[in-house]
Amino acid sequence: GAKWTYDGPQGQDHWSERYPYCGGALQSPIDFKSDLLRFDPTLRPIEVQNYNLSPNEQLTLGNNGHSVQLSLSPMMSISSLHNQYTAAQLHFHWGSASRPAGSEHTVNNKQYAAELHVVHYNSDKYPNISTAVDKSDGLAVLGVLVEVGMFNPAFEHILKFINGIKYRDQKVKVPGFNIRALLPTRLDEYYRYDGSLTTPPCYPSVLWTVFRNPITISRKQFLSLATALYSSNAQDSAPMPLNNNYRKTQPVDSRLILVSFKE
Ligand SMILES: NS(=O)(=O)c1c(F)c(F)c(S(=O)(=O)CCO)c(N[C@H]2CCCc3ccccc32)c1F
Ligand SMILES: [Zn+2]
Repeated sequence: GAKWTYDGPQGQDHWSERYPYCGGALQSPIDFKSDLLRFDPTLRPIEVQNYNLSPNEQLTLGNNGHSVQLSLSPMMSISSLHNQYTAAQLHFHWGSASRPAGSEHTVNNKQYAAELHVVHYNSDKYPNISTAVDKSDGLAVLGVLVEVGMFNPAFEHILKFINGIKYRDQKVKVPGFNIRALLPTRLDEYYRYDGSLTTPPCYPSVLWTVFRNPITISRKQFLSLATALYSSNAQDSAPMPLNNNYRKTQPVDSRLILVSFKE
């Protein structure tokens, strides 16, 4: 991947020097501040298709130096939006062992331990994610807030392989599992707004849906995620831990933040 980081000389305060959109409008993530929310009765429950992958399906789990990412089956999609959005990959953002606060979106400035993003592209209009990634109607990302609490069995389908991708550009094949189990129970309660990729090149191309209800993972599971990975590659003499890989919240400006739920 490119040479940007979350901190330091190539950190997020410098992204716009090399990636102009990062300093532009419609940036993500944002804070969901109560008095900016507007209930929209037309927001329908999110419906996903084919998220229950067979264990015979092989997925690629990788460390791309910025996150842990899992490739997804092109059979997976969101069917409840105006266009069909086909799944491409999922990845996480998290804090660190000493500070379990690494979500990108925040709720009244409360930052959760981590955040899961399931990235989809508009397959009605574009042949693949590379052509969709810089189009205003190109992407739809499902965001799930993650807090430390009960053990999460679904999360183990990823965590149990994490020591195979400790270093940048390492990849392993993992069996498919029910990706729906990584989402909260209720897909009818969510925040909705127009935003961007939260990493360079920060294209303003994302229809964001962030579910109201967090999922939980245990403290042990969180520590495993927060301490297992490095953003440097295996042969680097100075290993760089991969953590705090979240972008700070961005100005909402005149954007509407819609919610599918009351109170
Ligand atoms: N938070 S976020 O905005 O959802 C988000 C990330 F934070 C994130 F790290 C990634 S990345 O892992 O690809 C590393 C940097 O692009 C992505 N990739 C997306 C958009 C870029 C092109 C592409 C191509 C194939 C599959 C996924 C993607 C990303 F969308
Ligand atoms: Zn993300």
